[in-house]
Amino acid sequence: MDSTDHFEGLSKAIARTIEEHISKLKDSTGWPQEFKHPILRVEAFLEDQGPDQDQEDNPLRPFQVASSKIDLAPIFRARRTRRALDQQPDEEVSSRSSDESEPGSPHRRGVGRLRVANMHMIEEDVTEHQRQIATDTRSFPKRRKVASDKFVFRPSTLDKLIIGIWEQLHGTLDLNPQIISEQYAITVPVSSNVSIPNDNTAVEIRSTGPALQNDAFHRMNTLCRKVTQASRVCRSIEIVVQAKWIELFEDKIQMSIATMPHISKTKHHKQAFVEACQDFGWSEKELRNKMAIWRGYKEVKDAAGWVALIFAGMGIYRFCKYRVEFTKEAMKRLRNLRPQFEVAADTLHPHWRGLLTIIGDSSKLQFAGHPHDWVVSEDGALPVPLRSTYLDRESYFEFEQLEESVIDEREWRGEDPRWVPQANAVVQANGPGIYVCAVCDQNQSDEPALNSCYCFPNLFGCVKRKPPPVQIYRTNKGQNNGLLALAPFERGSGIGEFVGLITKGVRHVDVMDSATATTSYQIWQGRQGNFTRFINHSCKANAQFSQFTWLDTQHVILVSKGIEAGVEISVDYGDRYWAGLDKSCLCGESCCRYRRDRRR
Ligand SMILES: C[S@@+](CC[C@H](N)C(=O)[O-])C[C@H]1O[C@@H](n2cnc3c(N)ncnc32)[C@H](O)[C@@H]1O
Repeated sequence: MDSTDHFEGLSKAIARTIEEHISKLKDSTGWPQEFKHPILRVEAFLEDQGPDQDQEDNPLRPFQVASSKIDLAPIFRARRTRRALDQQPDEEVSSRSSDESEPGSPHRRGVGRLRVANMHMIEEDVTEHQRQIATDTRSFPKRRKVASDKFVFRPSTLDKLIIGIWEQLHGTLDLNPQIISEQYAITVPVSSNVSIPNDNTAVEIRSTGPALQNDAFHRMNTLCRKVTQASRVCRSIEIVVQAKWIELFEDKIQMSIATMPHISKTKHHKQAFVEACQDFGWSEKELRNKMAIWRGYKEVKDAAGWVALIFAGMGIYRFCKYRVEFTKEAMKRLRNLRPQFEVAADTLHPHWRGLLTIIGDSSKLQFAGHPHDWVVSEDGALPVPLRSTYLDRESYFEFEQLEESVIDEREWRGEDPRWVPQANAVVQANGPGIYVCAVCDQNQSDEPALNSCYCFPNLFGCVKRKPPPVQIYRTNKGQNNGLLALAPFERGSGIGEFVGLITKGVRHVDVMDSATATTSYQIWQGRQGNFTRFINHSCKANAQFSQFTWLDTQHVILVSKGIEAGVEISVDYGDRYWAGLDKSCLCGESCCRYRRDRRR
């Protein structure tokens, strides 16, 4: 028999006593009012004080004997309503209450409730719930305004260059050489009679009526996007060719020295230089200035590869012009990043190597498949296939990369347990088919023009989702793989959705527990999912899993608490995950709560 069986019922007894006590409290105004759905988490541990009362290091590990959550939302709501009743005319309150009695109708912010406090406990058995990660019941981390007198971290030009490369790699830019040839057919007159290509053919539009003007605007957007893309592609080719030119210039001097060793190196250099000035039609000064920057491009290429030049954007010019950070350390950092850049480029921009054919390089991809099918290293080692990193513990390891969760039909039979219908009041006020965000009260729509909810704009409602700048990497703390933030994530921003198999009844393996007001379900990532599958636990986490409802469906999303570029993304799995688990936490934080050797 498990030792926790001795304490069976203790969770219930403790929670019931506290519940009774809270419901008798006359006033709850002292409680923090900002919580949207307050839950009181109650945990009890048995520990040995030892012979010495002041002894700091308790020799025995505290033993968890009870764990419960008490839902405070109903009592808070009832109190708020009672206060509102004292202040509002009767009809107003009763009209609001009509939809509130609907069982299971999700509560909405700012709508009073007349239901009598009906607190329910979510019971937990600490041994049965091992390895179950829960969403964070606290509200999302909010964006923070930085006070002007506070110290603000300013990235170095090298940091800016690297972040710029990661952002371009994870942006919508299509680095396909074909884009340039497509643009040669374009003619754009400046008058109101605009001739804009309609995909393959140029079509003339007279911008007279509003409908035509709208059409012209839309097509002008397309044209502008294509031309911007084409010019970005040209810019990348320009930098690559200039770096290659430096290479050939140096080779030419070496060859001249080899054939005419009696002439000094300076003379060989001068001869090649003057020859180049004639071919370019530039003065010596002009060429010298340009060469200084092109040399920088070549040095960046020698360290981080052509990929860095192609995806660097404008930041590289500044980096090479001022040269303040052309140090050994900087070049080592770039060298270590090269394989990571190449994995992202090959998997997200499979045409990029086509740009290298202009300098005679191969266009063959090195890393095929999904960006998260590869595990990278921070020390510059070659990336390895994801599967290979699990074979020593699981010879049949398979992982299918998913964009969206899939429902386990055997468990849910065509239903989606994440369904959260709109409250009757919302349907009555707006009509059916209108979705209102429970956090910001704004309309939600997958159609950007109709959407006004900007809670997580990079995940829901705005433009197409971009791949988040993250990679699976080999950790050096013994947790196998982890998730690396390549670019910074602002506090409060959504990094991605926790995607996997929507199921139930999974036990004793890592699984996400989640629930709507009426249904509990699990998201299991054992065989399929996305990058959130690789997030490790930290006792000082820089992200959290939160629930968010989009268009009547609950989603679990990973929200940043403020993450810098180049650090591991972590969440706090919570006490339920670790309770009774025969595992020690390897997060390495000084505040670590689950390191076993420290507790013994
Ligand atoms: C969701 S996975 C995270 C990715 C995992 N590291 C991997 O390589 O697949 C959770 C597993 O990672 C390991 N893990 C995560 N955080 C840990 C920590 N702080 N200490 C020890 N192991 C951890 C545990 O083995 C846990 O079962």
